[in-house]
Amino acid sequence: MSGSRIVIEGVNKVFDSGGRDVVALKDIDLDIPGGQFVCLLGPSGCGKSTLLNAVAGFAPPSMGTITADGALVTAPGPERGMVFQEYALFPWMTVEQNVAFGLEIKRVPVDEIKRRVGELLGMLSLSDFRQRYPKDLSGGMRQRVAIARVLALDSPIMLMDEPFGALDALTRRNLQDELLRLWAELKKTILFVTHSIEEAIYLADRIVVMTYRPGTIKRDILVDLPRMRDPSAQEFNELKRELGMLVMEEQQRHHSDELRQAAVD
Ligand SMILES: Nc1ncnc2c1ncn2[C@@H]1O[C@H](COP(=O)(O)OP(=O)(O)OP(=O)(O)O)[C@@H](O)[C@H]1O
Repeated sequence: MSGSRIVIEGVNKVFDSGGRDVVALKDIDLDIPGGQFVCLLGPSGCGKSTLLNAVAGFAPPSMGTITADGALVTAPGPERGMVFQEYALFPWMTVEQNVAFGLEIKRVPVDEIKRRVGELLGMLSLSDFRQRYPKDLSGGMRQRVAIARVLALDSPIMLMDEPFGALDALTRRNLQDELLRLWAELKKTILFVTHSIEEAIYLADRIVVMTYRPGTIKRDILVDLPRMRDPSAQEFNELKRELGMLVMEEQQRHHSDELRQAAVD
């Protein structure tokens, strides 16, 4: 199934942090067409995960609405698959069983499950590892399994929360390339959280830079560079500099806020 449109309107999220209100998201409006690859970029604490979790339906906004292809998001649903940074695999299941799990829950016929799991394992170069358990896989392999598991459900939306953050640089690049290949083929809508500027430019059609407390949209940039992108190219580096400045401003606000808070405590 190809990508759904996501519409976020007037979204606010306020947390109660020890009797103090923390405005994690304020007045977020975002219209993401079906099939677009969007990166949410910003330093720690600017509300990226809060926004992603709201779209996933894990933590509804305090105000505002989110729709996926016109349907109001009120809870998690199979049309919005999530890939986390920590590899959320079932440790007692093999690779094959982990990928098949969602299909079994949906009561897909056994032959069909076999066919789809086989195809996905092939697509993600996991065929030789099908009988292994997560503990016997590298971090990169586990993340491939997590991606295969979401793809198995054929969700039109993939939500990814720093999925490659814990990987070494080479594995990270391999998985980024793999994800771009799958996205080009399957045309899912992807909402991808990262605090890596280079990762955002390498992957996204569109980069949404967020501000730190309250989390608002600071800049919404279309990345008009042909793929596969070359991080050493001039345009890539110009954009990297521009984004670096935007993110740095927010990082400094985060830092000052931490110092202020430490003085109060
Ligand atoms: N359950 C919660 N209770 C109180 N405050 C929270 C809660 N969850 C998040 N926050 C606060 O909301 C703000 C946004 O947090 P969020 O985790 O969304 O940021 P982030 O940009 O994803 O950061 P990171 O990259 O560190 O995950 C932060 O200031 C955080 O302290």
